[in-house]
Amino acid sequence: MVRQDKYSVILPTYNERRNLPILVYLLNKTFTEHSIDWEVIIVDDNSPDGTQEIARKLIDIYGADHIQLRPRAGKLGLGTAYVHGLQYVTGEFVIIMDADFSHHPEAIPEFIAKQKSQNFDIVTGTRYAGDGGVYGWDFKRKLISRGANFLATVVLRPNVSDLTGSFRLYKTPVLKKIIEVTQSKGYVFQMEMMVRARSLGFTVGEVPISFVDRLYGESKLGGDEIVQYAKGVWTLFTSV
Ligand SMILES: Nc1nc2c(ncn2[C@@H]2O[C@H](COP(=O)(O)OP(=O)(O)O[C@H]3O[C@H](CO)[C@@H](O)[C@H](O)[C@@H]3O)[C@@H](O)[C@H]2O)c(=O)[nH]1
Repeated sequence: MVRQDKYSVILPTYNERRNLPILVYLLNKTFTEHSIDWEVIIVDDNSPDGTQEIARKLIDIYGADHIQLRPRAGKLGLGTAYVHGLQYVTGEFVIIMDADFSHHPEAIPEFIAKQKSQNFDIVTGTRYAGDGGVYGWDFKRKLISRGANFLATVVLRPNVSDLTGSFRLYKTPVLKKIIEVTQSKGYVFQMEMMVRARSLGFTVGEVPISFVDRLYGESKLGGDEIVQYAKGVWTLFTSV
């Protein structure tokens, strides 16, 4: 059953043993300070570093009404991790974010205030507008991100400034509708979601965010994801 005014955070994890406890601590702190009902749904893809063992300890600490562990058998990709997590959501709103501190919980109250200000269907974090920014990436990674956004912006003419970011808040039924028509499985998923949101007529607000590269662990972005992204832009261009 969906609980009004409750926020469900879906956290996809792959080898996030070191990041997860501090992140959940800060999520609890942020939500508690703002008297907001919350839960975290951890979708772990059988991480070899023992992320699930940590997740189970977090359930003991914060309680099963606040933390759910919804594992999968193997590394199946970022896009499908959100789809998997969504089926367990009990909140009126869903927040998706990285589990490596690229996205900081302290920005969440601003997402919530933005959503409430105009009853937006979606609020998306943007690194490429206002005082948003990226910190800690090398030149190559910055180029990939800028290039990916530029390509999709020119080809698909979206109504948001950061198509590939993944710090977002959705009304739960809105996310369910978008996911029904979204086909991508990897990182390209984020871009397709925004294009589908526009086609379905959903309203999107933006919040500038500082994206800070992870201190612990490694990015899972590989050459294959970049190829999939370019294919995804083309598929959307020819079909939407
Ligand atoms: N369950 C699961 N989680 C995954 C997988 N791949 C990555 N993750 C998790 O997804 C989050 C982001 O993964 P990273 O690999 O650290 O992402 P990144 O390279 O920093 O990319 C970020 O920036 C991109 C835009 O430039 C975003 O598109 C991407 O979503 C992410 O925010 C982390 O919590 C990571 O553990 C997977 O196959 N399965």
